[in-house]
Amino acid sequence: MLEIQNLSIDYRGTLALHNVSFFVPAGQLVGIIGPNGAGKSTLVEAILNLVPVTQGVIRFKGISLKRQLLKTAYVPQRSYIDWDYPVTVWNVVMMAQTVQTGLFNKFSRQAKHLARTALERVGMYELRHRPIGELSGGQQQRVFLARALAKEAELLIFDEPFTAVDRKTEDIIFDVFQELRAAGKTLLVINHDLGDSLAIYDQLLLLNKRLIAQGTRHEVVTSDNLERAYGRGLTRVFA
Ligand SMILES: Nc1ncnc2c1ncn2[C@@H]1O[C@H](COP(=O)(O)OP(=O)(O)OP(=O)(O)O)[C@@H](O)[C@H]1O
Repeated sequence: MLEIQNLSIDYRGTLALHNVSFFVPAGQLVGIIGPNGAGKSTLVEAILNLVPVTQGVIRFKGISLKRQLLKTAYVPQRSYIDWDYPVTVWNVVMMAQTVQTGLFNKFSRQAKHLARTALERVGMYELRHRPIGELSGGQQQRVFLARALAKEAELLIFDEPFTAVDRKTEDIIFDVFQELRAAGKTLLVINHDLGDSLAIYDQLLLLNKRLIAQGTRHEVVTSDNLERAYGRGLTRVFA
């Protein structure tokens, strides 16, 4: 399980997160919601050790997560990825394995097997020789999902995986999330949309610098909480 205690992140004077604490048991699919600038990306970047933690503790299964980052996989927002980078679908997925096998080692049979299985799972094995820049947005998202699967991580983090993808991709991502959850993995998903898409999560974290609420959709998406996070205006629509 993932345990965050009193986490604060200060970007040289800009307070991005203040004293955030929560606990996520294994086998849960958790949605992270909150307005622009609420600190959602900062939270996942801190968990992945991509930004320095000003204060606080991040533990996974009782041990500092920093010491076991190989157990994590991250699928960033599509807009953060350089799609012009000349790399094939196959190599994107195999890159996840280089950390384990060492860059100059021949890829092991096991690593290739994992990459193939993952690409087949998301329906992208046939297109493995394609440069990623030639794929549709949904196909690109599925390749990065395969990359996370091939890593066999225990904690998987996704930044807006459902944004601007086709229906087929949406269904595949949803099904894979359910499988990972059933396999006891922990999944954190940044979700921009406040509508029906929230129904898939076991629990939600509502952020605005602080943790405003944590719990089921019913417990979190209340007019009171939304007003605290977003200000007036949204509450009539969603709560
Ligand atoms: N590298 C950085 N340097 C300085 N300030 C930053 C940096 N990254 C984020 N911030 C600031 O930290 C705060 C939280 O930003 P963050 O991107 O984590 O929010 P977010 O909830 O992910 O927003 P969005 O929904 O717009 O992606 C904002 O005030 C932002 O301007």
